[in-house]
Amino acid sequence: MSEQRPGQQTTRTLPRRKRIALIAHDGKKDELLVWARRWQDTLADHQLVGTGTTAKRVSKELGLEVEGLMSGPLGGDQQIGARITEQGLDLLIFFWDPFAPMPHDPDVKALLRLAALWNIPVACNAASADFLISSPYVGEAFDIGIPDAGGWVSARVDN
Ligand SMILES: O=C(CO)COP(=O)(O)O
Repeated sequence: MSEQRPGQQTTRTLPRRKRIALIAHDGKKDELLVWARRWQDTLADHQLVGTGTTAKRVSKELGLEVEGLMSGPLGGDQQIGARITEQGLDLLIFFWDPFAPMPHDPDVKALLRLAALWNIPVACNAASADFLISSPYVGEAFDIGIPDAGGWVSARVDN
């Protein structure tokens, strides 16, 4: 039996103006707001998207334009995951709460799995988000390796 993982990689170029997802669980929202305020000028140069409540708070309290998707418990994490799968997201800032089990934990796990699979840069707390957003690569086009989806399907059809 062939190994159940993509055997080939291809390249995707992250654009200069990044599509950045901002997500925080309730216990981490204030922390994300403090972080986003610190990096407000940098974030304003990029295209922001977020789960419903996080997006609304960031746009209301910081005046940044943020596309709001569904709230996380209503499917927002899965929408962000779909953007990743469609190569429509470039960075993920997700302050998930290590102290709070959620009814939608499977969605959170699914989102983090897709981010790992598609090689999306992810930050899960303020320190990692500082490192990520201050990278010189944030402001320029950058090539990442991703699974070759076409090759994966062909291999499964031809074998
Ligand atoms: O639950 C979330 C992520 O798992 C976040 O959703 P909200 O931004 O709507 O609170």
